[in-house]
Amino acid sequence: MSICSSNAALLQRSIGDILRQRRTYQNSVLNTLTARSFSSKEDDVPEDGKQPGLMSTIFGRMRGSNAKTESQAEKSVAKSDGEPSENALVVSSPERKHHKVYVVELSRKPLFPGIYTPVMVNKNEKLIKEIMDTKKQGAQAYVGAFLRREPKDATKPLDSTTQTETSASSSLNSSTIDLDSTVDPAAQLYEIGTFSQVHTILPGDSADSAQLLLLGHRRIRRTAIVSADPLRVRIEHLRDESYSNNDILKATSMEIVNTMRDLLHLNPLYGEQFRTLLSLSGSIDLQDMSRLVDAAASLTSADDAKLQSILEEVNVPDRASDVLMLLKKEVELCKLQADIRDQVESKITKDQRRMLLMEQLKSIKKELGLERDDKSALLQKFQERWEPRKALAPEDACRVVEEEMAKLGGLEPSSPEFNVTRNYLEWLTALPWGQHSKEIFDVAHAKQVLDEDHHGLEDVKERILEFIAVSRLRGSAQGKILCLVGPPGVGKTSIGRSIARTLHRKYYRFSVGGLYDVAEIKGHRRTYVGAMPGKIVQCLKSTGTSNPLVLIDEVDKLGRGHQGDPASALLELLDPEQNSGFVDHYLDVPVDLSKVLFVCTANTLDTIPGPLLDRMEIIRLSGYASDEKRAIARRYLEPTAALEAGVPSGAASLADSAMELLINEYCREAGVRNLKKQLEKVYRKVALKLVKSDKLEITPLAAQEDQKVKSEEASAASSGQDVSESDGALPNLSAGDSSTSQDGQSSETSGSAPSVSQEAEKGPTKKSEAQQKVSYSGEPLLIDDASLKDYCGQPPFAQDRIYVSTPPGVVMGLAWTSMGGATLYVEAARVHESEAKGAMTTTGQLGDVFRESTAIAHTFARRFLSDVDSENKFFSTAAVHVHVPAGSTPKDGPSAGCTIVTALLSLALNKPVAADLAMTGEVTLTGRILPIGGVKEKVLAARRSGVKLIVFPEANKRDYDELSEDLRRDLTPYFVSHYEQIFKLALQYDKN
Ligand SMILES: Nc1ncnc2c1ncn2[C@@H]1O[C@H](COP(=O)(O)OP(=O)(O)OP(=O)(O)O)[C@@H](O)[C@H]1O
Repeated sequence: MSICSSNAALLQRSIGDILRQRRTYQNSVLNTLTARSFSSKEDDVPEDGKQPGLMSTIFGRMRGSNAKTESQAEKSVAKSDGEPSENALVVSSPERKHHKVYVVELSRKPLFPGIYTPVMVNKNEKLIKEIMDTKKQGAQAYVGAFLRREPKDATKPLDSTTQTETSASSSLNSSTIDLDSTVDPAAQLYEIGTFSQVHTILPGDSADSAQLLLLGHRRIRRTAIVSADPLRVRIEHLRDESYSNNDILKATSMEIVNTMRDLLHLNPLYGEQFRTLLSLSGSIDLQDMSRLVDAAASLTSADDAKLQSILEEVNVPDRASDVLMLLKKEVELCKLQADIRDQVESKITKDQRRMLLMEQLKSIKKELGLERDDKSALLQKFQERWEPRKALAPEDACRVVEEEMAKLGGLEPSSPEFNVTRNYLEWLTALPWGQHSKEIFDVAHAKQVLDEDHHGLEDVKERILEFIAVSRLRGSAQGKILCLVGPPGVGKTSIGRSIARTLHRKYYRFSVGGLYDVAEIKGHRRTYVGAMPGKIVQCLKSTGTSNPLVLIDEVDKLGRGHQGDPASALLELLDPEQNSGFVDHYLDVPVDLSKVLFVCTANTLDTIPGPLLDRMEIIRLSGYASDEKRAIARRYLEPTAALEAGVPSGAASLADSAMELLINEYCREAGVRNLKKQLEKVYRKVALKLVKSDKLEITPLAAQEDQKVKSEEASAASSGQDVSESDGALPNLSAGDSSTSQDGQSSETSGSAPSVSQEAEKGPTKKSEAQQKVSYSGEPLLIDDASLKDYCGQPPFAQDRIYVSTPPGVVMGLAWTSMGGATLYVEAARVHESEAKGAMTTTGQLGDVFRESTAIAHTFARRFLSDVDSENKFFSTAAVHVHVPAGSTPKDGPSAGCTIVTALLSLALNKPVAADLAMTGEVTLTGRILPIGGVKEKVLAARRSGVKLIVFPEANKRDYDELSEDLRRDLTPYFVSHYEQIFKLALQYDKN
């Protein structure tokens, strides 16, 4: 048998007539209840403080007017048993008459006494027939409604009491089935159920199904099975245990009523349930605690097992407190539900309100003629933008723009294609087709600008002036790609910016270091979502001219992608032969880049692809000597650092000795970036000291003074000194820029983030100056060599000189890296008691070429030793180990050849090399010394390490002679063509 509860609709249908009869009255009751529940607390609690006033009144009214008490119901039994009445809702049934009942299975929720529930009976034709027959005879039909157990409890064996009763009853009735039998047809049902009256039976779709409307009467326990099909059981009627109506119980009942009222207030759905309950039950007697508790339990949504345990509870006070707990939980659940509902509703209302307002705004604007619809406004914007550009734009671009505008006109604004076309037109109409900034090829002006911006770099400046002179004669500066090569921090990027200033071109910088995606240069195809043009088209848009100076930084660190080769894309971009018709993937229209001046920067030429290098004009920048660093620091870096830290002029200064120490002990690298950082650090600390002292006076600028500064700034900006681009670039405040202002052109534009930060180097200070005036009345702070470490910490470990005097087997060499020149040591040691005689091991992250040089040096040293000292059998008897510190730095190149030979011979002869001697030069197997690169860098490195004697290949004499007098001062160079000369200098010094 399968029986299930149907939904509320079914319930309503089957009891519609009963509801109609009572609707009016219950509505008035509920209205009273709801009105009271919305009223203030004072209203709810009577003046004497006794809570139950309200509910007693309500239920009292209900009881008085409509409800039938149990005794009244009992009175109607006799009548109903014989003569059923339509209005007799609760029909009492004498217990003695009903010891056996047919079982109706409840699939969810037990049925509580006094409560109606609809039940669907399926596949149980016999049961339906029995009930129908009883009804037809005009008698009331009663059944036992038992809840089906959860599957896990279903197999629970009958408890011993039941079994005992069963065996006892079996003797009374021979037709009773013994529950000890292995098959128990009621095993899946709980033992305690409800004796119920079948109020209505509606036939179902088939003969074996029907809908029943059951009304619970009282609790029963099944004791034995009478028949299996239809299932009929013997029952005993359960009565509540007697209880005294004490204060606790009263309070509990009041709380139950209050909680029910809360539920009603929180969730209208409970109102509906409650209404149904009242409609069907007629009344809930507040004095009848058992009924009240059962009614309350039937309202909750607790799980079946919990409700069943309440049904099984015959102790009314215990049942009441359990039910109260369930009701409280229900209230919490309702509150949570209300919170969630509120959140969702408020969000929806907000969105709807916004949408509504937007729509209203749109229609108001339209009405007032302030805005036409999006599409026509957009088309007009493009048209206005394109009109002035049209005349100078190439034919292809004109055709494409017109086609795209026509296409846009026919597209739905909500379609994805609309946005693609719109973005495309945004780019096409924003490019500076054929618009140029006026160039100045004035050599005197260029020299002045270059000198203002940079100290020294004479040869570099000379090359730039030559370039400008040629451009002047040819009438244009195109056709050349300049490449500035040198160690970091020597001013390559800032020279690039100065060139833009001298030529009066707009400036755009982007870095290609680590770039591996061709799309960065050539753009994405328009078919991709979020497609963008490449960097160069972005540059044209942001500079607004077709002839900017584009600085391509870190061109030696160009990555290599798996999809396309960025170097080839860069070549196409830079090559003057090809770039007049450069086609960006996104634009798909040729763009003329022949007027763009490209300047690249690199630390080394080795990694620049050959074809690219071929098209570049290389300008080398070497590292700075101490004197140059000092001059740069004094003239540029120190004033800038003080200004940026907000230190008033004259409040602090760095003594010469401190500057010397800073340059020689803290900032030994080739460039001046680290020196700049250290000076900034010093002045930041100075700023802190000044602020801590009480000698500082900070006065905000007076309004008119402020105004004056602002107007000065404004005039400076209009004359090109202070350019702030719409793309977020910060203003550039390079000193002495006034000469670039003649035609009101701004000379610099920044388009990429790194350049923004560089532009910002000098920018913010002027603004902070404009807001307040800072004056210092104390003694000026003088930072000398003794106090320098308070500002910069201890000098970093001087790696260049790890030996004060070199032991036998150790020789100082000179190296050249992309970071500038450096001194390095070659160490050779005998491997103690080694079996491998004459072998050599090398360590120190040596590259292939370096390792080959050590092999050559070893072979040559063996032969040379036998020539100079035939008795010495060192190389044939001992294994040697050659190491080049520092072990973590990769080293390569052939120029350490002569240094390795000298280290091996020094070890073999057990004689240290002459003090203060450093050497560089490639050695061949026959001992010839070949030229090397980076002479200037190596000389600088030797000077930094305090070396006095340098050995250079003869072929490098020319390079050395070209060095400035300052660099060569205090150095003794030896130019050698064969190793023998080095041997004499390094190891036979006492013979001279
Ligand atoms: N000769 C110089 N005169 C004045 N300032 C200089 C000079 N050389 C470098 N500087 C300053 O040093 C700082 C670092 O220079 P820059 O950024 O141009 O170095 P870079 O050679 O481009 O380095 P990288 O290779 O790391 O990009 C800048 O503030 C620059 O103004």
